[in-house]
Amino acid sequence: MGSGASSASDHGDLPASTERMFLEPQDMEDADAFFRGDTFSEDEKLLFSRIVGYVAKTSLGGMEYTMPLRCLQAAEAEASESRVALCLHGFGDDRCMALWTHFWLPMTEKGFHVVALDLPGFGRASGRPGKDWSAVDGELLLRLMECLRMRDGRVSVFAEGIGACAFLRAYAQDSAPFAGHHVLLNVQIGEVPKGLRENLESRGADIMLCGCEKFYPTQPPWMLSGLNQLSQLLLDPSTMGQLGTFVLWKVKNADGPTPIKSMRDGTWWTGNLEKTALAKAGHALVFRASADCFRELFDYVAAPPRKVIVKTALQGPEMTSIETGEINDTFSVFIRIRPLLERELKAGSENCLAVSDTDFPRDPPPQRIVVQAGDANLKGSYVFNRVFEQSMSQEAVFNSTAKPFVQDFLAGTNVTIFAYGQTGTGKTYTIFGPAEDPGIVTRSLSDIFEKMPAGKELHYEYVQLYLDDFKDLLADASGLGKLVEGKAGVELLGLSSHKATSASEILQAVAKGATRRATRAQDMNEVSSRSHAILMLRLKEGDGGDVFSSMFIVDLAGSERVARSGVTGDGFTEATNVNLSLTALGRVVMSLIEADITQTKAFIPYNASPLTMLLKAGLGGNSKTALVACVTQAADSLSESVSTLRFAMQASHVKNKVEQKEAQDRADQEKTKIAEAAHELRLSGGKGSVELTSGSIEIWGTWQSAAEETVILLGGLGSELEQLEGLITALRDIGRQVLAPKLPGTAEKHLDADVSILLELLDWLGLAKPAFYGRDWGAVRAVRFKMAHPKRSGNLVLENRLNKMSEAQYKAKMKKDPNYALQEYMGPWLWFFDGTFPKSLDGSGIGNNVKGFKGNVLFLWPYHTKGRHDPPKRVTTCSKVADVYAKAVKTKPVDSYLMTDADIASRIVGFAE
Ligand SMILES: Nc1ncnc2c1ncn2[C@@H]1O[C@H](COP(=O)(O)OP(=O)(O)OP(=O)(O)O)[C@@H](O)[C@H]1O
Repeated sequence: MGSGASSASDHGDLPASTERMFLEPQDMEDADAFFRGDTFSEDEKLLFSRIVGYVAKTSLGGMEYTMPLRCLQAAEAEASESRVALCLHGFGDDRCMALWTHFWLPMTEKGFHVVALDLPGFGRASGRPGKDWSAVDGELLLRLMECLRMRDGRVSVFAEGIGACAFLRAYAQDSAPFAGHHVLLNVQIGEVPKGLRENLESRGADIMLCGCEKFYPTQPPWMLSGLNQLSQLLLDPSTMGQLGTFVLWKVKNADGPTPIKSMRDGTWWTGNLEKTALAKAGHALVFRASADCFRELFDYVAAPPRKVIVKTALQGPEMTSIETGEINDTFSVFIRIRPLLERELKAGSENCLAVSDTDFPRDPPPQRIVVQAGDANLKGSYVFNRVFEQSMSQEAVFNSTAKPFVQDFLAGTNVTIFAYGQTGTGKTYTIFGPAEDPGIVTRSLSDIFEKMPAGKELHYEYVQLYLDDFKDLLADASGLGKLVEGKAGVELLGLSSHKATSASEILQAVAKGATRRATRAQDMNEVSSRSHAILMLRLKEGDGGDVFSSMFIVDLAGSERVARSGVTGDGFTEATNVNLSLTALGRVVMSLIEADITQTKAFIPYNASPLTMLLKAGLGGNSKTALVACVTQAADSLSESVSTLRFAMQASHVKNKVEQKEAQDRADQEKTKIAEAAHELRLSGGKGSVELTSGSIEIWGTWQSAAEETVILLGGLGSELEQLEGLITALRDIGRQVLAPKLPGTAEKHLDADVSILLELLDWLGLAKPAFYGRDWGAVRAVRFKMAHPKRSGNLVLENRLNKMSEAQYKAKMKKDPNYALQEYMGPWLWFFDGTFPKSLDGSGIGNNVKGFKGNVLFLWPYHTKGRHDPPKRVTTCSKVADVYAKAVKTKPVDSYLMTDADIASRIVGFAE
């Protein structure tokens, strides 16, 4: 805390004054008092010695406001210039700006300036809470940011309670100063401010909404209603997961068992009352977070903003893929309209969906569904493979959707069929149906048993996903292990698998299993499935041999508007959870579309939810997929029906990569042959060596077996493995097997020898096709290897690390060598141009070295000018040079200037998928 006053002039260019707000330096508290209770580590105390204090003054609406402010310059000031962590607290005079103090150290380590503001009404700025500040708090925040010159998308917010409301109100007014990701905790808002959604959409921003288990039940109804509004806005499945996510955790030492299993546990993040002089009352609520929590929050906040794909983030494509003229045989989308129920007829619901055939030259022709609504926002028309009107029978639905898939399944192709839609729209009816008029499952099973080829067996598994927990619906025991990717697609360890001799045997088991499924009566459906249910059929070679193909039939839980369906308590948690998993589904769909539109290998967030992990093959993977989206004709459900139609429209653009059985078998055989020749690698403390014919190779990393997905890291010519240590650790931390060999080459002429050694190393290890990361000259090695042995190299991540530097480092380089500026960006990358500098920056003149290069490349390049980070989208010499080099390997560059090793590790993993 330092001794005595700090003045604005001590503090470089941070504080400033404007006409609307003035900053005055403030005497800081006495250090001993601040550390009373000794809850801070030595590192934190050292950091706090750099705190400077101000009082921000302004007048608004005839009132004078005086707000204490604390600022902390980031430890690595040069890296921090573009980012600010703005900490805001909730109300109560025992909870002022001390709240986030334990976050300040990791914030500065991540390169953020920390600014903590004591807004009026919350803590000691006002003395007492109670007054309604909602008319001014947003404006006060905006004035502060203007005063601190935070006007260009730099500010990430960490806010609690009413502080979060101030942020939401400020953001709804003017989102320009704010960055793309924000963390809000236990928001206490009565009404979601107008403009919030539009601003989030147009800026491609999102919010991580956090809450602790016991917070919600204790809030007054008006606040719960505001919170519902907010969570629905952020988690509305029709927004395809683009606006936010929700994290709930269990309060530590809470009494009694909790019905909620899906949450992070109580040590993930805690809030304790601690003594500190920063609070008026001498004690304050202070947050502490586990290492996992810190990592999760900072990975999220520090990630680049989401790309706004087309027009606005949420719109994505505005037509289904069929309407754009594409034939997408790997992902078919069907709509089923359910007849009006008695409840709806009584309520006088009208028919508002009209269906007609199109003249598209396909047999049967795709159909158009038209939404007839008074509200212009809901009006629209969409073309899908088929639209089943309410009069269509179960048989007709089966014949168009699942029947062709049964053929594919029996011929060795993986297939996925899933029903999606608002709660009560007929998903369970479509998938299972009543005994007297059965649905897709019964009809598929009859077909399968009728046509099953000789020598094959059918095995089945039935699993429920409820609140992120899997449950075996065919066994009493619980405790299922993690999801793994086997030959047959995704498998769940510990799940009971049963050999079937007849369709009726499976149906009986499934009926029994259905009684174990989590359901709840609510206003929209008397027996609502609150869980996702997945029936997995596996066709195997005789006598329990290998899996030939898999068929997943999925009855998703319904999305719901909590306010409408009238759920509270656990029901609210369930609904939030269901919506969260469906938004994760949407996010995967949008990422797949983005990757397709931009022709890049974008990170696909499959691991955001167990649901998307389980359905990975069906969404962009090795499976043919049919989505049956269920809607109702009822006018009072129109906005939900439109959400479902829009989801279906987006999903129609997903392209799966269905592998032909023979090709897949050949690849598997090849892989097995390589694996059989493997040696055992022993690493001690993450280090070891391998004896190859060419000599001994030093190797660092982690190793379990050749069956694990592996990333090979390649450093530069003669560089030491220490330089890759950060990335090795970051990859290890996210559970990826990683190996960094020290190749002996010290000059370009050794390139081919290094490539041969690498191939021998992969053979020795039994690695068939690992992913590669190459840094600087290591990138050249990776490209050369990929060109020489395309079948032995997975995707490539190439990074220019050599030119990543701060302003100070740049100046130092220039001082040492005044010609440095001219040599920038040359180095190893010139190899792409056969060693000469590119003659122009239009991408022509690519050399023989990379001619004919094929493969997926993620190209990381630090965008800066003289060590200062370039603003996004600005065209600079740096960005032009990056474009040229990236073009040589047929991709577009990605700005890596602000990326940490953890960021790069998660990019590598996403890209390796
Ligand atoms: N095509 C249909 N014909 C006749 N009745 C139907 C049809 N589709 C659904 N229903 C009836 O509508 C009600 C709701 O259907 P269902 O339980 O299948 O909805 P759901 O989408 O699975 O709901 P949830 O997501 O809440 O589980 C049930 O009473 C069901 O019998």
